[in-house]
Amino acid sequence: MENPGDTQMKLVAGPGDYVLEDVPHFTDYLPDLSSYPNPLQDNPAFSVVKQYFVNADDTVTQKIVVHKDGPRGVHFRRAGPRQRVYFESDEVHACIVTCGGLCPGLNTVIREIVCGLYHMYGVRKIVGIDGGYRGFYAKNTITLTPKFVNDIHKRGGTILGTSRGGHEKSKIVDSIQDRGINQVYIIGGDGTQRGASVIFEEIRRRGLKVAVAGIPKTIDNDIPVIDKSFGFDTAVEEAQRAINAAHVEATSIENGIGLVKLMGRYSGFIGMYATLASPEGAGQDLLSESLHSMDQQDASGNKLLQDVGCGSLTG
Ligand SMILES: Nc1ncnc2c1ncn2[C@@H]1O[C@H](COP(=O)(O)OP(=O)(O)OP(=O)(O)O)[C@@H](O)[C@H]1O
Ligand SMILES: O=P(O)(O)OC[C@H]1O[C@](O)(CO)[C@@H](O)[C@@H]1O
Repeated sequence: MENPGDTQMKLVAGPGDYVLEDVPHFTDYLPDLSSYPNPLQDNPAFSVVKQYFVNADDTVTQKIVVHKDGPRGVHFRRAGPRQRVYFESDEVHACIVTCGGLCPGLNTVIREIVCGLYHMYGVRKIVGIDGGYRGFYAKNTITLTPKFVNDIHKRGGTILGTSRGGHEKSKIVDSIQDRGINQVYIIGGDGTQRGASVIFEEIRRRGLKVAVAGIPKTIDNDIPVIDKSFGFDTAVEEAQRAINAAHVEATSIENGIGLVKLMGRYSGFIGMYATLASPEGAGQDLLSESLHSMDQQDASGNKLLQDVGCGSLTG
């Protein structure tokens, strides 16, 4: 993923050159907002676990290794359930949207959001946005319940549909406002998260109590700080099947060469991991990525790259 941040970064400095790259909070622009005890407190499955809630001041360090005399460096806000929340369960009207390219696991993420909101937080009003950002203003919503999402993790793709382009800030926020939506879960890559930032800025400008949560999606595993992005393992597994098949073909004829084209756009993790993990081991090479642009863009403004990109050569 490239840098998703188009909004101004919220930096908080602390002693020892500690820097917190914070996320915006409701209370930045709605200072008098009421808070409520987290409903998980009354749920026997969670309330018995000591220290279940994340301390509001907990942060996660960007670099694990620091020198004892060096600066403490950049930190990020730690995710997780807080002791107090800013919505009452029956007040929540949540929506989920998926944008950009496909990635294994999208339906699992949708299912977990729906079931988590419903069973853990007692939320009853959850809708899906049909077909990416343009679905906010061009399509009807899809009602989401635990029953509806029960088996979706066994299917590929995204049950909500996805698209590139179509990000029209005012129309999207008008739709959020008109439908009375107050929690927006946005699943997508770097472009999607840039779009989420723009939506949040408009929500803040209008002074709305609407939470925007960005859930990073990249099959390419190109997010720093986290170990692995969802869908990456599946992509590597599937890539090995193609490599193995190409290997059989290539070794069956004289001077045979198998060429496997893998995903990755600007990063070669899938190609590298699939090549390293393939059982036949020796005899494989990674071809360098072809970054020559064809001077054309897709609907989201991404440069179209030449067709043959990062690959694994087997034979
Ligand atoms: N700078 C931006 N401002 C507003 N919206 C954007 C911006 N960049 C991209 N978007 C919107 O985000 C959505 C997804 O973008 P894009 O097609 O680039 O996929 P992505 O999220 O980067 O995922 P992938 O990594 O699969 O390409 C599109 O609807 C696009 O219009
Ligand atoms: O939809 P397109 O243009 O084929 O884009 C596919 C590219 O998007 C990604 O899915 C995400 O960056 C890459 O892995 C892949 O190479």
